[in-house]
Amino acid sequence: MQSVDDPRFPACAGGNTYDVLPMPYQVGGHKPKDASDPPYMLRLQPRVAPHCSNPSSTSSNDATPPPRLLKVIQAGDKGTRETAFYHKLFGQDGMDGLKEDEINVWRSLRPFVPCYYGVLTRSDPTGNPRRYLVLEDISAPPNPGVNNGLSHCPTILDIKIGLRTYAPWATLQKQKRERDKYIHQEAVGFRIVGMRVYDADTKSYVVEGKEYGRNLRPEEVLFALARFLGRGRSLGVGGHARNDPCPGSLRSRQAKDGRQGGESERQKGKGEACPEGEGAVPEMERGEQEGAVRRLDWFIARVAALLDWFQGQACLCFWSSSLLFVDHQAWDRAWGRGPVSWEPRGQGARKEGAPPEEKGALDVRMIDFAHVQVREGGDEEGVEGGEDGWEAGRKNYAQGLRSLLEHLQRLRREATSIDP
Ligand SMILES: Nc1ncnc2c1ncn2[C@@H]1O[C@H](COP(=O)(O)OP(=O)(O)OP(=O)(O)O)[C@@H](O)[C@H]1O
Ligand SMILES: O=P(O)(O)O[C@@H]1[C@H](O)[C@H](O)[C@@H](OP(=O)(O)O)[C@H](OP(=O)(O)O)[C@H]1O
Repeated sequence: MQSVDDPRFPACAGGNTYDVLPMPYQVGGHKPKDASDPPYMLRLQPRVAPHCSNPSSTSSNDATPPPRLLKVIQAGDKGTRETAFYHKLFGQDGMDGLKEDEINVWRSLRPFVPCYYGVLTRSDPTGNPRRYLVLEDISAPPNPGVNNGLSHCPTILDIKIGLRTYAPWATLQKQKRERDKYIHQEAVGFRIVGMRVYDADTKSYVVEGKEYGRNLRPEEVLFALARFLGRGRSLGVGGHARNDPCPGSLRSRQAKDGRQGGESERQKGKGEACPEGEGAVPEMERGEQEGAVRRLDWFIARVAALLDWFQGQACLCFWSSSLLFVDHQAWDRAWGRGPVSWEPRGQGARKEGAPPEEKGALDVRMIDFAHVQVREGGDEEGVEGGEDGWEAGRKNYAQGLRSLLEHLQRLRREATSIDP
């Protein structure tokens, strides 16, 4: 059984034009507990269908529709809340009853959130129906079909925002579970829940799971962000490049705690990945550093724009929501070089040296809305979690986002003050 409940889902009439595949790049979030547990995330990969037009394509020679992400709708209130949020944000009729200024608030949030294409129901291996949100897959190659010769190898970072990561309506047990996850959550204001960094030297990924972020001390967070911005190479900032090549790793922690070094778990996705050997995060060369600073500028501008949007509205609050950062790198197979930024080809308007955003090489979006708090109809109506919860939510998200912005800005200052 496979059906799409929403007519806006971009399928061609008269046939199934997508294959359902494992999601290649899931860095955070729920994962199957064992082989019998069906996947939470899947990729809907289009079959090449020249007669099928791509609604988001800007290029006439790009006939391949982009892949979509299927995210399972979680049981109970979390799934209902997230589905209702996406439906309202992207639904044609979802904004009925909102005032004009509220509609504007919702609409201006859209560029910060993956597009939503409806709900898809499909059978799990035991024949039971499972419902999925169909979302824009922001880790998929932008403009597929025009990049022959480039292998797409995105670097991805998932950051959970907030001084605390539980909603006002969370049970006491849930509050404790969340508080125990990261003792520095309130001080830092966010935590890294996963990271996937493409390593140009080995042409493979270094994967950091949730334990990595939970082990970072506040003074180590900058270095962890620099690993993402530097594509696995050190920007030479944060004071850890030489004496601690991989803060947050099991080995690093054990060394600090005076214990024996542990086994490195590179690429097992267990959160302890760290290249072998001291100084294993190589420092950047000058040209590479300029690219990293340009990427940093782009991300800083986007996070600042999101903070502006958040502070300029009073309709929505986000608990335990993430920002997903993507750096769309590629490996040029023909020339054997990389990583290079993903550049949509065959588009005459693209200039050499244009900033990365013009090339669609970078992305950052909000994800995970299982604990979104919505206020409708102005001040006179109540809000779930109560007034105190609402006020706490505004502070929680804004301060978390501001702290992330300040970390990125500090990274930029430090990166540009280094002697060549
Ligand atoms: N729109 C998207 N495009 C690409 N990848 C995505 C998208 N949404 C989610 N992902 C991937 O899936 C991971 C988990 O996403 P998400 O946080 O939404 O899941 P979750 O199971 O609800 O998380 P949690 O366990 O924190 O509640 C992300 O880290 C990212 O790798
Ligand atoms: O980081 P982990 O260990 O994977 O933990 C999960 C993750 O933090 C989820 O964000 C959380 O769901 P929500 O915050 O969305 O509730 C879930 O909570 P749960 O155990 O209450 O389901 C955790 O199990």
